[in-house]
Amino acid sequence: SVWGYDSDNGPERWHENYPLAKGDKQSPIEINSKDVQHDSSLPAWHASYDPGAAKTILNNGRTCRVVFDDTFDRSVLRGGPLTGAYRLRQLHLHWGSSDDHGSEHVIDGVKYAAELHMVHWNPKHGNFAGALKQPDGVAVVGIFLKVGKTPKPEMKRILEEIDNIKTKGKEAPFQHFDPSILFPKSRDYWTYHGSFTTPPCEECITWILLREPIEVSSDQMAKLRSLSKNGENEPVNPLVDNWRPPQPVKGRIVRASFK
Ligand SMILES: NS(=O)(=O)c1nccs1
Ligand SMILES: [Zn+2]
Repeated sequence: SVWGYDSDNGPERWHENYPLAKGDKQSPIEINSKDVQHDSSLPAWHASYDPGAAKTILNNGRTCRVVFDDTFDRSVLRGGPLTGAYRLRQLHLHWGSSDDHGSEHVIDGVKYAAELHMVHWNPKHGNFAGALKQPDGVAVVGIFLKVGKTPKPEMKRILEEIDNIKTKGKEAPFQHFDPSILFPKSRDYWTYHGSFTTPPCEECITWILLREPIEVSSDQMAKLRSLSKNGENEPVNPLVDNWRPPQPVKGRIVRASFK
């Protein structure tokens, strides 16, 4: 059966059809501050996104994804650990069945309610498919979502669309959206080399994980959990717990831009 997050097709079995899943540079990982190397030479990262590049929002049965026009250098990420400008292609989220878990990366034992990924690719490799085969092919900015009392209003725009994409395969226009409004105040980040957290789990990603989580309300998390894995007119199967657990670090170095 197609891969997913259930007991019969979940992360423990992905390697049966996707051998890369057992590689030695897999993501996510657990980050322990005591093992992190502060690198004072790490530059700041910069995103310059064109709100006009946002196109659609869709439920693909595994996550809620916003897709951007990446046919030219319209919305790009540069700096930080990256060389050159990486094009924004899509953003999506991973979340739990309750507020106490849901993120993929775990920070000093802390699991956040959700984790938002902004996926960019290196145009020097021609196209996204080509970039997947390169160690410097893809850059993902990860933002942690923490349940709190002062929810970030910028998440509202995405959550307002949920009602239009309740079931698998549903898509709706999603335009005039600049995802940089989702960034927290601090630019502090961790970076390490890893993989896609979903099959085929290619090891082509420079991860840039923001230290400061953004806040969402418990109601906003409930909204996200109202998405369904199933298609219209199929038995309801809630889209929750679409996260891969931490994978072996295997000696990799995680660098921090901050002390
Ligand atoms: N969760 S992730 O950002 O590693 C990703 N998987 C597939 C496309 S982007
Ligand atoms: Zn992801």
